[in-house]
Amino acid sequence: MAKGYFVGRDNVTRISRVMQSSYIGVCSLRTTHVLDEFHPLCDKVKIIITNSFHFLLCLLEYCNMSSLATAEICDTNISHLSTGDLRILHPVFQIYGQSQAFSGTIVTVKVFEDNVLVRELLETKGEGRVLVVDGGGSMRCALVGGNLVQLAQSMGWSGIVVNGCVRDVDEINLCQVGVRALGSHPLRSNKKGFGEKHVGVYVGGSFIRDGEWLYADNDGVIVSKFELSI
Ligand SMILES: O=C([O-])CC(=O)C(=O)O
Ligand SMILES: [Mg+2]
Repeated sequence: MAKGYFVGRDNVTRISRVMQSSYIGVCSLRTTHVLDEFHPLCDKVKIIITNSFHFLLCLLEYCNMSSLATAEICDTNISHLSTGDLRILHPVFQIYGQSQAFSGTIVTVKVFEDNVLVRELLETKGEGRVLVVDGGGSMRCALVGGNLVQLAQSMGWSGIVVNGCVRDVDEINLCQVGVRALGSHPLRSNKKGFGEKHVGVYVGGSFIRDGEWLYADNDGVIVSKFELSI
């Protein structure tokens, strides 16, 4: 699915960004006048017209995106990047799963070649949160597979970021959960239950705390000390 981009009633300036990409534009009825500007792009940009009351619903339903684009977050939060309140993870992650853009409060788990604690956390209600699994960057087995991602989906997790590998990639890619991992590996992990939940982890070159916020899309992954608003 193409990456979505919202053009709201007060966001006409964002049209230029839409024109430079293959994003989907979502217009509220109050912005139908901007359709003229979209017209030459119609084969490239899908336009969904809705009233302003329902635009957010349509945004999520049709565009399958988080409410904030990571590029936009960076452009508008330079000062927070310099203080470290906002951190951009190194671009080391592969993208899996249907949900190409996702965000949520972070739950952390630190393991090494053992995914018992990962399952334990995914068995709890996700409530739109994102599980960050620090697997120490191991390239020797998979910490998450199709069953665990299906579990995450049914429990309401919005995403899983793995500093390590996944497997059952074809199954994961059918799930409506955003998944990021260093790569894929066919071997399953140990099942001894070693590791720590809710501890600070070092993933993608950044220190990440349980309870911080994560925003991911096709451009990258950002962690914020605070929830970012539209
Ligand atoms: O069982 C595992 O260790 C990982 C896996 O394959 C799955 O979640 O489907
Ligand atoms: Mg499996």
